Amino acid sequence: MTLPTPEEVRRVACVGAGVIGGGWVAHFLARGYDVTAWDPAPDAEAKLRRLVDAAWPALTQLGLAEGASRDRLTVTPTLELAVAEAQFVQESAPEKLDLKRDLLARLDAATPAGVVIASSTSGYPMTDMQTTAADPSRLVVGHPFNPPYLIPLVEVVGGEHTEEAAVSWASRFYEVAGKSVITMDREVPGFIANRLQEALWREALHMVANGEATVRDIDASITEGPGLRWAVMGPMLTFALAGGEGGMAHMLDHFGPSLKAPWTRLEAPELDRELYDAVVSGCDVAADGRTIAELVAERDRGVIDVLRATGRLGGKAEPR
Ligand SMILES: NC(=O)C1=CN([C@@H]2O[C@H](COP(=O)(O)OP(=O)(O)OC[C@H]3O[C@@H](n4cnc5c(N)ncnc54)[C@H](O)[C@@H]3O)[C@@H](O)[C@H]2O)C=CC1
Ligand SMILES: C[N+](C)(C)CC(=O)CC(=O)[O-]
Repeated sequence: MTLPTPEEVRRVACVGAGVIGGGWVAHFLARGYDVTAWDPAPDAEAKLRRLVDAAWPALTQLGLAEGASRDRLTVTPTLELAVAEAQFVQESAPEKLDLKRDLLARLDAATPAGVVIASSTSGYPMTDMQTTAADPSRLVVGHPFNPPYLIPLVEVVGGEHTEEAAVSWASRFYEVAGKSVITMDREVPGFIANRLQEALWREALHMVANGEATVRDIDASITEGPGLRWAVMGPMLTFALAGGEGGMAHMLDHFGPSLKAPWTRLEAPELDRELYDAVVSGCDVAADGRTIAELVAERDRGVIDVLRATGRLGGKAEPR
């Protein structure tokens, strides 16, 4: 098989079809690709089709690529069939290191030579996952954000044994497929965005554990506060504006000394039963009777509104 350029890809395989794999399937279908999917769970196909159906109204609102159709999804009975003719593979299996190692080796054995295989891992360095694959040179991380059919960002990075060409091929492919890509030139656990999210998340858990804030307060503190700015400008430029006409330099002179104040506890809290229950029941209170499906629909509508309001959405998606 001759290897396609990123622009020539027509057939994508998604392996693991839960929240993220299913989200990738919906994204690639909406962009007009033929998608094959495999997942070992007995009820996987029904769940996947439900997820794609739930995402389709949002995707239709965003604008489907020419020829995009849910009929272009084939769920295969084996992993080998899913990847046999794939021109790109996205792995989204559970976040367990041994499982990822074995699965990536199996995918490498079954996928046509040279085809790039990306893992959705939330934080494992590819170097740790590519240890048992016969050809680790084509294995990359392509870390998405939930839901991959709406949140543009993908973080791309290779491992010690990944060829640079595979990393740049993957980055270009994701761009062609409508994603917004950050390509990292070195491995950092958690990549960029999850390191940032994790810092916030640890602090939030400490506050719940100590009874300093409710789950609801924490969510409102972001959605009614900094979250509104972050959709427009990241934390750096946002803070540069806190320095007025003096910009970031004045901001650092003025507020830099408070960085040493004990505002944060970056050690992870103990996720004991009490904290676990407080977070879970706090989320039930915050959901206020809304089901997960209702929350997903509400989130999707909101993200589309934000993308539209910030000029990141045109009318129809460009056909590939
Ligand atoms: N949930 C999230 O917000 C995000 C998750 N990720 C990453 O995406 C990956 C998948 O996570 P989720 O979709 O959340 O998990 P999930 O639990 O929703 O889905 C995992 C799917 O993998 C299937 N599976 C189990 N063993 C498998 C195997 N050996 N081979 C292939 N599939 C297998 C399961 O049946 C299930 O459908 C993980 O690496 C995770 O870190 C990345 C970004 C965000
Ligand atoms: C919770 N998470 C670590 C799996 C989140 C991600 O990896 C990215 C996201 O969607 O926020």
